[in-house]
Amino acid sequence: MSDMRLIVAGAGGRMGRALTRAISETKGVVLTGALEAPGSELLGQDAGVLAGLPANGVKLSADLWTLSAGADGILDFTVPAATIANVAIAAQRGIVHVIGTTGLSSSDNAVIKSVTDQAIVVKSGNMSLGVNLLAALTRRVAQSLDAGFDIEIVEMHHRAKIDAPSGTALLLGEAAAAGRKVDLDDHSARGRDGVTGARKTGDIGFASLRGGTVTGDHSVIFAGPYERIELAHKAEDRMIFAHGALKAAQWAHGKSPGLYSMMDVLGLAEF
Ligand SMILES: NC(=O)C1=CN([C@@H]2O[C@H](COP(=O)(O)OP(=O)(O)OC[C@H]3O[C@@H](n4cnc5c(N)ncnc54)[C@H](OP(=O)(O)O)[C@@H]3O)[C@@H](O)[C@H]2O)C=CC1
Ligand SMILES: O=C(O)C1=N[C@H](C(=O)O)C[C@H](O)C1
Repeated sequence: MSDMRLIVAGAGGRMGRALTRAISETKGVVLTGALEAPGSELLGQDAGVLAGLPANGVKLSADLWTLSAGADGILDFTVPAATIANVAIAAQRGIVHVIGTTGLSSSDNAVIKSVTDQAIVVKSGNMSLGVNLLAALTRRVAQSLDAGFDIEIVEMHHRAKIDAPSGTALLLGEAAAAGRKVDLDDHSARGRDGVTGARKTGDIGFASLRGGTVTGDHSVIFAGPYERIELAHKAEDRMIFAHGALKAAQWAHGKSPGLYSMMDVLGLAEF
């Protein structure tokens, strides 16, 4: 079978460069396009060189329609507005769209859902094996404990991250809510400040820390009377997300249109 032809969106970004490196070291995939923002000073530069590799001849472009003509998939770790624009093109082309972008609003998520009758989308706030296993464990623990155990999700990321809570924190919150059979939107406590009043029983709390170069730390704390259970994951290198995204693209290649998650890719949906 021929190699899966992939476009990296946000090729000049932190994840974009990691994805270019991951593609170069993975069998069965090849980089055929590199997308950057219109007006970016990186347009025209070589994606390999930007990723710290030898030149690979793939120049950064802002024209996804042209790039996608000969592609099988797009790996998209950009910003919500770009991802929403890319969704329409990927759907029209019928190519796999792996979405790692976080900070998507509920209306962004509705747009993504609306194209999945013709698009093959794998979307997750975190593409690593470890975090998806953590999510499965969180769901199981939340199912076993009653609301006498307060659930708090704490995350820390590098100083350049622009959204909070992280996509991973929200994914873990969804897992905890699923374990408790409640809707996260009705039970989340975000951004406490000032005289907040006592904690509401059943809330799932979120706290975000930013600083330095932290790749991504997440903890789920189950705080009960006189005891606490803590589940945690610490990402040490962005390559775990990049390799996860490639696994997702290869898994989705040839699948029916639909909206899939990393739990589907990793076989953890029924864990
Ligand atoms: N799901 C997961 O496993 C992971 C998700 N992420 C998420 O991925 C996203 C990117 O993270 P990161 O790489 O650190 O961020 P960066 O800011 O380093 O990279 C984003 C890149 O996207 C580019 N971009 C902006 N607009 C467009 C556009 N219209 N078309 C193409 N490219 C565009 C930016 O260009 P410019 O700088 O010129 O604006 C930038 O190069 C974030 O939402 C982050 O939370 C990150 C790691 C793992
Ligand atoms: O912006 C990042 O860096 C990361 N973003 C994702 C998130 O929002 O959870 C995944 C990872 O934690 C790194």
